[in-house]
Amino acid sequence: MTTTTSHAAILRDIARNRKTPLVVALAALLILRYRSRSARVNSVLKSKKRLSPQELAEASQQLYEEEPDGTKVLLVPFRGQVKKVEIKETPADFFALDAARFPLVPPSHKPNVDRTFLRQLLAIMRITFPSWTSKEVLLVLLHSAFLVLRTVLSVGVAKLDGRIVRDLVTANGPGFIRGLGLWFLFAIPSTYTNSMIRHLQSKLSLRLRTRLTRYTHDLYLSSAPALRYYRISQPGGLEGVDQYITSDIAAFCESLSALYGNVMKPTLDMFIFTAQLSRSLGARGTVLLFLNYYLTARILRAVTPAFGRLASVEAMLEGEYRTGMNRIGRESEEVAFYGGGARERSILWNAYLRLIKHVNSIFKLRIAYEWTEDFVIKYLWSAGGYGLISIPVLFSGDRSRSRSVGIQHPSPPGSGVDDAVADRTENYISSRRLLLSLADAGGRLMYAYKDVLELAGLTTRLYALLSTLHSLQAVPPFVPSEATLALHGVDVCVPGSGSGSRGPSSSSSSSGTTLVRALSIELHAGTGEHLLITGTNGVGKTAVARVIAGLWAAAASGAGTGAGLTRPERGVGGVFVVPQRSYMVVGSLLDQVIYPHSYAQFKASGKTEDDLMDILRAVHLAYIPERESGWQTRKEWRDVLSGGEKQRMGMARVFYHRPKFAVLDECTSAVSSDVEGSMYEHAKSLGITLITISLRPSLAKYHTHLLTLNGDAQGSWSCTRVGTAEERMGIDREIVSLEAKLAEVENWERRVKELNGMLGAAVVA
Ligand SMILES: Nc1ncnc2c1ncn2[C@@H]1O[C@H](COP(=O)(O)OP(=O)(O)OP(=O)(O)O)[C@@H](O)[C@H]1O
Repeated sequence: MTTTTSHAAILRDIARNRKTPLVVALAALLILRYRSRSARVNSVLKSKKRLSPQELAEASQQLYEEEPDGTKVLLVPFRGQVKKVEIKETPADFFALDAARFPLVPPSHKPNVDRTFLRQLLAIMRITFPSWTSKEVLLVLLHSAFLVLRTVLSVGVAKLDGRIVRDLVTANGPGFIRGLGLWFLFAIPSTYTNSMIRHLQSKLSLRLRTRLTRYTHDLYLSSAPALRYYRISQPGGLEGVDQYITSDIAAFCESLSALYGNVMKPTLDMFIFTAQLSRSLGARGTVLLFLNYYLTARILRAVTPAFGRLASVEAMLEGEYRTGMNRIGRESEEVAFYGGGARERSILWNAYLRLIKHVNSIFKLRIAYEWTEDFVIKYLWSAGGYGLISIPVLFSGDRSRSRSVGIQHPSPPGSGVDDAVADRTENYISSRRLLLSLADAGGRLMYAYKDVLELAGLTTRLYALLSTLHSLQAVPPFVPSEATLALHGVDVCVPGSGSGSRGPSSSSSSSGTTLVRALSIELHAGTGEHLLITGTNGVGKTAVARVIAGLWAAAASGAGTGAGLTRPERGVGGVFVVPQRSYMVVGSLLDQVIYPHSYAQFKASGKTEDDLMDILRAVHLAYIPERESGWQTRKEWRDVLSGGEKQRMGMARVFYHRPKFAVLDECTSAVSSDVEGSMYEHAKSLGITLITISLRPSLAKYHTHLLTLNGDAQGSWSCTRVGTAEERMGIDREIVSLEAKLAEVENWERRVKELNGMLGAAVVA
C-alpha cells in the first residue's frame, strides 16, 4: 500500500511540479511526426525508379536548370536518383548591405571571450539564422524540447531510484517489481531522447554549414567587377582560403551546435537539480552549494589556458599543411621532372611538425586543466555533496535516528523506526543521484567554457574570412562601349597593399610599382586592326591584359580627364582573355571547349556538337573526341592533354565564344608555327580583333600595330604601325626570297673558288 502510494506520489509530484505529461506528450507527438515524415521520405525514395548510369551522367553534365525568374535548380545525383535543389539568386545589393556588419578587426586582436567575440558571433549567426521562422530556429526549438525532456526524465529517474532502494530496504517485493517496471518504462523515452538529441545536433550543424557555405560561395565567387576569389589571393589578402571555407566553416558549425547542447543542458540540469536538492538540503545547504559553484568557477578560470587562440593557430597550421599537400597534387609533374620529391617531403614534413608540435602543446596544457577540473568537480564536489547530505542527518539533533542509517532487518509494517530509515535511505539515494548528476552537469558546464574559448578561436578565423571578403574593393568601372577597346592615359601598376586596410583593396589604387606609364591605345572591332604587345620578360605585358580584363585598376596617369579603360563587357560578343597558363575545368571534354559556359548555356546558344567538331578542326584537335571516346568523357584533362593541346583548347574557346576582342597572352607559345598561323588566320576570318602578347616576332604579320614596352624606369612604351596586309605579305615574301638567296651563298662561294681555280690553271698553262 505504502509503495503504491509512493509510485503514485512520484508521478503526481512530477506531474504537479514539472508538467511532465505535457512535455512527454509534446515530445511523443514530435517524435511520431518526425518518424512518420522520415518513413514517408524513405518510401518515396524507394518507390522512385533508380536512374540508369546514362541518365545520371546526363544529369551530371546538365548541372542545373534555369527557371524563367532566374532561379537555378541544381541537379544533384544522389542514391541513383537526381535530387533537385533550388538556388535563389542572391540580390545584387545584398552583400553591399551586409558589409556594414563585418568591419575589419585589427590583425593584433587575439581571440577571447569578450565583446568583440560576441559581436562577431552575432554577425555570423545572422547568416546562419536568417529569420525567426527559419528551419534552423525550428531545429533549435526541437533540440531544446528534447534537452528539457531529458532533464525532466533524469529527475524522475533519480526519484524512482530512491523508491526502488526504499522498497529493497523495507523488503517490499511487489513494490520493488512495480518499481523495476517503471524503471524500464522510463528507459524507453530516456534512451530515445538521448539519440534524438545527438541526431538533432548533427542535423543543426549540417544546416548551419550549408547556410554559411552558400553565403561564402556567393561572396567569394562573385563575378566582375568584384572578383573576390582573385583579389583575396593578392598581396595583403588571406592565405589558405580553402582551409577557411572547407574545414573552418565545418568546425565552427559543429562547435556552435554542440556548444548549445553543452551549455543549455547542464545549465538546465544545474537549475532543476539545485532546486530539487535545496528542498532536502535546506537554506544553509543551498547557500553552501552556491558557494561551491562560485569557488569552482574561480579555480577553473584561473587554470584555463587560452584555448581560443590555440584553436585559431591550430586551424592556421592545419591550413598551411593542407596548402602544401595541394601544391604537390597540382604540380606533381613539374616536381617529378625536377626530381624534387625529397625537397618537397622536407617542406611538408616541416609544416606537419609545426602543426603536431602545436597540437601536442595543447594536449599538455589540457592535462593540467583536465586534472584540476576532474579533481574539483568529481571528487571535491562529491565529498562536498556527502557533507551536505549529512547535515540534516547528523545535525538534526536526533542522534538516535542518525545512527540507524543503513539496511535494516524487516520490521513489522507500521513500525515508525523502519519507516524513518526507509525515508532517509530513499532521500539519500535520490539526493546522491541528483548530486552525481549535478557534478556531471557542473563538469560539462565547466568543460563548455573551454568549448566557448575554442568557438571564439574559430569565430575569429571565420570572421576574418568574411570581413576580408567584404572589404575587398572592386576596381573603378570602365566606360562601356560596343565596339571599341581603348586605354587612355593609363598607368599600369602592380597593386600594392594600401595603407590602413588589411585587404588588397588597393587593387583600385596605384600605390604599387608603375610598370607602364600613361599608356594609350585604341582598337575598333571589325576594322581589321590587331595589336601585338611585346617587350622583354617581366616588363608588364600580362599586366596590360590584367588591366584590360578588370583584374587590376586602370589608374589614370596624372590629372588627365577622360583617362581610363573603354571596352565592351566580358564574354560572348565582348572581350575574351586566354591566359598564359592553360586552365582545364573539371568535367567532360565538351565542358573544356565551352568553358566558362555551362551545358545549359551551350544548349541555349543553339550550337551543336557538330559545331564544336568544326571548332576542334580549326585548332587541329579533331582527333580528340574519338581518341577520348566521345564528348561526355570525364577525365583529369589537365594531365591527359599535352601542353600544346591545352593551348589549342584555349584557342578553341575563343572560336566557340566568338568575342569582338580576344586577348591572347602567350597562349600559343607551345603550338607549332604552322598551326599557330592557321589559328590566327581563322580568328581573323571570324572577325575577331586580336590583342596578342608574345615574344615571337613571327606573329607580327598577323597584326597591324606593334606596342613595345621598353621596361625602363620611366615605364616608357611605343606603338607603331606594322603596315598594310599587302605590305606585310610583301615584306614576308622578300624575307623568304632573301633567306633562300642566303642559303645559296655557300654554293656561290664554292663556285667562285672553282672558277678562280680554273682561271689560275689557264694562266699557268
Ligand atoms: N601580384 C603581383 N605582385 C607583385 N608583383 C607582381 C605581381 N604580378 C606581377 N608582378 C610583377 O610585375 C612585373 C610584370 O609582370 P607581367 O606578368 O606583366 O610580366 P610579363 O611582361 O607578362 O612577363 P613574361 O614575358 O615573363 O610573361 C613582373 O616583374 C612581376 O614580377
